[in-house]
Formats: sequence, structure tokens, C-alpha cells
Amino acid sequence: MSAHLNAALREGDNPELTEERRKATFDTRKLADEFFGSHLARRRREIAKAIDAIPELHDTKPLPFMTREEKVEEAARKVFTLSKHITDIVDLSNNRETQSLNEMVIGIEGMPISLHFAMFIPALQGQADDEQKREWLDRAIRMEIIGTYAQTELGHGTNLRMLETTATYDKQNKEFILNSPTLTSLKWWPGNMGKSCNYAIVVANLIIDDKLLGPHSFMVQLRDENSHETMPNIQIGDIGPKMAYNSSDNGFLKLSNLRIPRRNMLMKHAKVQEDGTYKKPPHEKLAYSAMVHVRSHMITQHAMLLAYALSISTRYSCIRRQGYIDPKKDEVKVIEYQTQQHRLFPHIARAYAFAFAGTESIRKFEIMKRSLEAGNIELIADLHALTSGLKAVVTYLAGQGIEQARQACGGHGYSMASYMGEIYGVGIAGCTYEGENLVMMQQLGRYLIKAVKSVKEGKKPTGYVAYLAHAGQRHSLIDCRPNEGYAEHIRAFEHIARRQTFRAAERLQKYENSGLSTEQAWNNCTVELNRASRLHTRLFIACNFYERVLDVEDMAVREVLEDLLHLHLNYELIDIASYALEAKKIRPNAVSLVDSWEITDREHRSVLGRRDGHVYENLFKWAKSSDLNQNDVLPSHKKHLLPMMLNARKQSKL
Ligand SMILES: CC/C=C\C/C=C\C/C=C\CCCC(=O)SCCNC(=O)CCNC(=O)[C@H](O)C(C)(C)COP(=O)(O)OP(=O)(O)OC[C@H]1O[C@@H](n2cnc3c(N)ncnc32)[C@H](O)[C@@H]1OP(=O)(O)O
Ligand SMILES: Cc1cc2nc3c(=O)[nH]c(=O)nc-3n(C[C@H](O)[C@H](O)[C@H](O)COP(=O)(O)OP(=O)(O)OC[C@H]3O[C@@H](n4cnc5c(N)ncnc54)[C@H](O)[C@@H]3O)c2cc1C
Repeated sequence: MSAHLNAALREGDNPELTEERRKATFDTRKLADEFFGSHLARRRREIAKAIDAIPELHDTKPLPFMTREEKVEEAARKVFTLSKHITDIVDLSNNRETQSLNEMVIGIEGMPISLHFAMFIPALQGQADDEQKREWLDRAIRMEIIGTYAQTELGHGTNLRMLETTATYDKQNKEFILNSPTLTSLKWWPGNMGKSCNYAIVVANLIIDDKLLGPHSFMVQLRDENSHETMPNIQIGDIGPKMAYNSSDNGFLKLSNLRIPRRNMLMKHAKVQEDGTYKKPPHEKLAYSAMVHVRSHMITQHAMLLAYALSISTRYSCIRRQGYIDPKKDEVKVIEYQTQQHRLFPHIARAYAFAFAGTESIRKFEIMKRSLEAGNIELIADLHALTSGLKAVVTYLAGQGIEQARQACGGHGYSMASYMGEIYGVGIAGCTYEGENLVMMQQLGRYLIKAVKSVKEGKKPTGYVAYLAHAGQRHSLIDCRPNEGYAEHIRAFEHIARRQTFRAAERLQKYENSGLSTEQAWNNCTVELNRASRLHTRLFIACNFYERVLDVEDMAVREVLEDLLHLHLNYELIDIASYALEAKKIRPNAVSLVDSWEITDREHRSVLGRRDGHVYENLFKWAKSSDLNQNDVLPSHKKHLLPMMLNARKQSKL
């Protein structure tokens, strides 16, 4: 393509990167339109421009040089400043626009209102009745109050049925009494609960007339709205520093005989009447809706974290020269090494595949939400299975890709100047929060086993599990004929996933037939079951990628996406080295593929991934700005190490 079409080309950039960008075979803006969707891609450009014009929204110094207190303060400052400008910059009803604005301004390390938007508001939308929405949701949207989602406890996160926080109904006073009866019942982890929030949706086990009715959601005021002081009968605080996310104040909470009005239980689905009569929800797991909301949105978020890491490492690999391929010639850009390409390109393909899968999971969530509003609960199970699998597979593989991207930057990748450490820390948190990955895999496993049972009964399952009924088709990769297109690869993929699912189901059946309890038999098969879930989800991602590419109209963009699809299908199928052919095809477009993610320098916060490629001079600037360089001798050195050394010297002279 002609160079002028490449939107990433700028005067004064490192010529190594300019050379790369001139090789692009497609328009990076058009590929960005496919990656984000054209509306969001355009809005992200406009948002980035708006931020450039407001200096108070810029980082005061690189985040890795800040202490935890400074990070928390910086995030709070930006949230406050944003609150003055936000409605001029984004459409607040558009989650992905708001999310992009937050990532560009505040970054990925957390902020005081993360959980407010990620879960507090969605939980109110999904679980509060109309009157409760009028009371709390409108105030929450206006940010008169800041809330979080307090479910996990010190002793239990995964097994929600064993949560120990209790909400006992007192008929006389028409109140619930909330209690944290044990140390392990303390709420532990909720984002922003430590210091920032004044409200929380607390998940507690409902008790009426000594009968345990399972986890339900309750609105609890944590702090005074004026003084922000902790309310009576509540003990609250920050849980301390974490591997990453240190701008966020994840908290603990102890409730001691806290009385709240009956109407503070969220009552859209389950209800408690004044006399204590309990009305069951139409679907037992509707109380888990805020988690399904986050899981369905995590996929695009993790695709983006992977994109951050890969655009840093791909650009850097094109300015870093080290070693020779031909000893008679100059040192090469490290991107020229086959191993470097093999290390990065399959993950670039995955970042696209995950983004497309994420767009689909958000779309499915919206469809489910609308159908639920119309009183239909049928789609809940499908969406739960889909998002459980996607959440687990994508967070895990994104973490692997980020780590490969870090290693691809050599020593400098380990410096926080690359920002890889934070991206990795935030990425892998997703393997744990919103349901530990191996546990979520089992949720999908249950769904797959049911589908196998229905196939064995002669039924034909539909949707994502339809392929389980297609036994007897041609299957192995060896059977793939050239020129048959990707459909053949997909069929091979289906075969592998189907075989694994049936293998797990048969093993489960064998254990059940041997007299083991259902639970014991299940536990004996969970490794096989999780393998089946993993393959099923990777099949979904691949199919979705394939279908998505078929829709692309711009031929140059479609061609490069087909190159990525080809690489993806082969890599996924073989799960080892991709063919040199694919590497060669991707190589000229490597930088332009990552430029198409249009991640601004402000958003990247990475010296290595700078758009202009001027890495070395800025690495030196970065080092000079370290707080530790402000004093020639550190006070802590004077206090500890120097006396130690002086003492050692004195001793040796004696
Ligand atoms: C917009 C936001 C974008 C990004 C966010 C960014 C930043 C936010 C950062 C951090 C946020 C982190 C927040 C949190 O972590 S909140 C806490 C999350 N906690 C969990 O996820 C807990 C995980 N545990 C569970 O979900 C459950 O305990 C369980 C493992 C699913 C088991 O539940 P249980 O009640 O015991 O059910 P089972 O006996 O296993 O299954 C019975 C039956 O129910 C079905 N089921 C389970 N869950 C659901 C659901 N959510 N929806 C629909 N159906 C569900 C299950 O499949 C089974 O069905 P059967 O037909 O097989 O009987
Ligand atoms: C950054 C971050 C933010 C968070 N934010 C929030 C928040 O805002 N609100 C909130 O309520 N919580 C939050 N959490 C808590 C989070 O949701 C839980 O930590 C998570 O759901 C995992 O639960 P757990 O800690 O109990 O893990 P555990 O269940 O203790 O997991 C430990 C191990 O046991 C295994 N295991 C557990 N159960 C089973 C099983 N049934 N079968 C097989 N293996 C099993 C797991 O696979 C894992 O290997 C956050 C956590 C993090 C890290």
C-alpha cells in the first residue's frame, strides 16, 4: 500500500519504525475499525485528542515511580478532574467508550470507582426493583454515592453457598440484622471498599425463621455521606499492597449486628415480605448476574491488555538490533529472528481472535439481558457456560502472551520502564477474580456433559454445542486438503473438542457405574473435563474469528486478517510451532498490525513501546527521574547499610 495511507507514519520518528510502517499492505485505521468496531475506533481517536488538550488529565509522573499512597491519590485526583469533563468527552451510557477513557487517563492500575461501574451499578440494574432503582441507581449513576460489590470473604470466595456473613430477618422491626460472625466471615478483597466507597452491595446468607435461604444481595451504607467516616457497627479498611492494581484500595469489612431496613434487600427477583414470607426468584442464579456481566466484559479487556504488551514488544523488536543472521552484514533487528516471530505473532493473532470473541460475548450478554427483561430465563445457562469458559481461557492465554511479550524485550522488558510488569500483574489477576479459572472451567464442563447426555439420547443440541452431535465426520488435521479453506480446519478442531468431551463424559460414566458418588466421580474426572472445556472454548474463539473474517469488506484488511486466521488455526491446532510460511507472511505487517490497535503513548505508559521508537534516549531520561536518584546516598542506606559496612570494617581492623 502507499505509505501516505498509513496513519501511524509521522515526521521525526525512529527511521527503523518508519521503514516498517512503509511496508504495510493495509490501512491501519481500517483494521482498527475491525478490531474495535468502527464507532468505538473513531471515538477512541476523539477521546485521545480530547485528553491531549486537558493537562490535568495527564500523569504527573510515571506511575511506577509513585508510592502506593501517591498512586491512590493520583487516581482520585484524575477521577475528580474527569468528573468535570467526562460528559463532554464520552457518552456515559456507552461502557466501552467510558472504559477507554478511563484506561487512557487513569490507566490499568485501578481507581476509586472501578467497582462502582464494573459491579455496583450492574448489580443494581440486574437485581434492584423499580423503587430501589429510583432510590439508589440514579444517585449511583450521578456519582452522588460510590459503591462496590462485597461478596468474597477471608475464608470463602469460590464456594458462595458457604459464605458466612448472615442477614437475619427481624419481623418485629422489619429489618435485617447483618453479621460477620467469625474471622473468616470478614469480607475481603472487594475493590475500592477499603477507603473510597460509601456504599456496598453485600452478599450475605439470608435467614428467615432459622431457615437458611442462600446468598442474597443487600444495600449497606459503609460511610457517612458528608464526613466519610465509617458508620456504626462497621469496621472497614484496606487489605494492603498487591502484585499489581495498587491504585485500588481493595478492602475488608466486618459487620456487627448492623440493622438495615427490609427494603435494603435487592428485590427484583427474590423477595421478602413484611411478615417474613419469602418469594423465590424465577431462576436460582439470578443473584449472580453482576458476575456474569463482568465475565462477559473481561474478554475484550484482556484482549486489550495482550494488545498493550504486544504492541510494546513488536515496536521494540523493530528498533532493537542485536546479533547477525548473515555475519557479513549489519546486526539485525531482533524481529528478524524466526524465534522472535514465533514468540510474538501467534499472540498477535490471538489478540485479534480474543477481541472478536469479546465483542461476541458482550453482544450475547445484551441479548440475554433484553430477553430476561421480557421474562425469559432460557438464555441464562448458555451465557453462563460461554462466559465461564471464555473468561478462563482468555485470561490464561493472555497472561501467557504478555509474559512472552515481556521476554521478547530482553532485559529492558524486566524494567518497569517497559510497563510489562504491571500489564502482566493486572492480566493474571483476571485468572483469579470473577471466579477462579479452573473452577469456572468446571461450570462449562457441567454444561458440556449435559449436551453429551442429550446427544446420547438421540437429541440434537443447538448453538455452540451442535458440533457434539456431528460424529463420524472427517476429522484429523492430516485429512485437511489444500484449497478446502478454513472450514476444514474448523472441522478438525471440532473433532478434537468432541473427542475430548466424549472421553470425559465416558470416564465420568465409568466412575459413576463403579459405585462412586456423583461428586466423587466428578472430582476424579475434572482434569479431563477441564481439558474438554478448554478445547470447546478455543473452538468457539476460532469459529468466531473465522466467521468474523468472512464479514470483512475491505480486501487489504481481509487479507491480513486471513493471514492471522491461518496462523491462529494452525497454531491452535498444532499448539506448537507455526509454519515458517505464516511467519514470513506476517513479518512485513508486524508493526502495522500493532499500530492498528491505536494505543496512544499516554495509554501505553511504556518507554519501550513508544510510537516514535525513540527508546534509548527516553530510557536514560526515565532512569534519571527515579526518586532514588534524587539523593546521592539514600537515607535508608545511611541508616542501615552504611553502619553495617562501617561496623564490618571496624571489626576487621580489630
Ligand atoms: C465492565 C467490567 C469490565 C471489567 C472489570 C474490570 C475490573 C474489575 C476488577 C475486578 C473485579 C473482581 C470482582 C469479583 O471478583 S466479585 C467476586 C466474584 N466471585 C466469583 O466469581 C465466585 C465464583 N463462584 C461462583 O460463581 C459459584 O459459587 C459457582 C462456582 C458458580 C458455584 O455456584 P453454586 O451456587 O454452588 O452452583 P453449582 O452447584 O455449581 O451449580 C448449580 C447450577 O447453577 C448454575 N450456575 C452457577 N452459576 C451460574 C450463573 N452465574 N448463572 C447461571 N447459572 C449458574 C450451574 O451451571 C448449575 O447448573 P446446572 O444446570 O448444571 O445444575
Ligand atoms: C484483584 C482482585 C480483585 C477482586 N475484587 C473483588 C471484588 O471486588 N469483590 C469481591 O467480592 N471479590 C473480589 N475478589 C475476590 C475474587 O473474586 C476471589 O478471590 C476469586 O473468586 C477466587 O476465590 P478464592 O479466593 O476463594 O479462591 P479459592 O477457591 O480459595 O482457590 C484456591 C484454589 O482452590 C481451587 N478450588 C477451589 N474450589 C474448587 C473446586 N470446587 N474444585 C476444584 N478446585 C477448586 C482453585 O482452583 C484454586 O486453585 C478479587 C480478587 C482479586 C485477586
